[in-house]
Amino acid sequence: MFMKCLGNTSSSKKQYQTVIEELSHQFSLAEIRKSTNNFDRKRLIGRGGFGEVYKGYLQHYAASDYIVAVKRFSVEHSEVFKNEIELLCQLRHPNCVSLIGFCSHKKEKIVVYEYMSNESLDRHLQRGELSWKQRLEICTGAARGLHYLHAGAKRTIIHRIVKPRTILLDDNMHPKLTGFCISVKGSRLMSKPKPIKVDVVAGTPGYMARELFTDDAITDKSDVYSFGMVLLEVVCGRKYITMPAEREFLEKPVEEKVDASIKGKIAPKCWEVFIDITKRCVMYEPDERPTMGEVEVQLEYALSLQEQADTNTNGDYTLFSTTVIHPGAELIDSTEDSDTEEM
Ligand SMILES: Nc1ncnc2c1ncn2[C@@H]1O[C@H](COP(=O)(O)OP(=O)(O)OP(=O)(O)O)[C@@H](O)[C@H]1O
Repeated sequence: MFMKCLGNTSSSKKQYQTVIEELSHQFSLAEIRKSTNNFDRKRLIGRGGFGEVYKGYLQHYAASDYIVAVKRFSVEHSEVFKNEIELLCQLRHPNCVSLIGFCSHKKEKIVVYEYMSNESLDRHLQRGELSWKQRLEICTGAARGLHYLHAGAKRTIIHRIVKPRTILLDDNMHPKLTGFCISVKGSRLMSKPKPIKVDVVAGTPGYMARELFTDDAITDKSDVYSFGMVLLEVVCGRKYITMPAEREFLEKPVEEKVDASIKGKIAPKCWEVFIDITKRCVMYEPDERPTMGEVEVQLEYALSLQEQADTNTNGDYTLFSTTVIHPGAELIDSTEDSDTEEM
């Protein structure tokens, strides 16, 4: 479909080209080079599985420069480049990173996104610098973005690499989902999203639902599982399932594994709602997991309970240790043995 949009031989190709051009801007390589000072290493802000990301400065008519993120895909990943633009140019949501444009010049495949100045969620978790309320707000926003992908666009979109690293934070610490390179689009939206056939197992070990290793079709519920793993990481301040799995860690109640920097800050009523929805997200059976719509609502509710509790106390709370979340041994074994590509 994307190839059609870049081609210029038939009238239908020309028509599609117009649609894509209306939805996103095509930059010349010269413009991209200028914006990144010719891919200056000092402008490099990150490196992912598909290429390098640079900070770029673009001019907007007479106004001063504005900052963008410029992802330069490595040559072997031009297929995922097409996929990412095709999806992103049709998405509009405050919790999904915006596409500014793209550049396709011979072997150079480049995507230009809005710049997210506050890095990814995983970096903040590693530094233990987010309050509990900030963590809840970020999770609620990310849930909204994922709900939109599953049920708010014309077709269901399954993200496939939901993890703290693909949740970026803007100037105001508002979260936006990124990393749509291997996302898939399903049929037109129905009351229940239909499974989407995929050719390869893909994702990041530690966040992948067990059915991804056995089924050739995926559903929104595998993203829900990954989101549940994100919720656990947000509470514990570390990856919940590591490779190899630390069974001793998994067998301890979650309440005993709460990140030291937020210990005593979680109101019991908020926790009850939060941990209940988290447990349901990581259920073994996909059908038993909630939709992202439910997750969003429950996280909003948990946040309101936390705010109510904080107005009445000085914020020194105790949680009782009762919740053991130990995703099935089969799941851990299958992810340990798999040769899944890490994204
Ligand atoms: N829009 C953006 N604004 C600011 N920084 C960004 C943006 N997009 C990506 N980055 C930075 O570049 C890094 C690499 O991003 P990229 O999307 O290539 O891979 P990733 O999602 O981190 O990992 P992977 O591709 O392996 O799943 C990110 O971790 C982030 O620090």
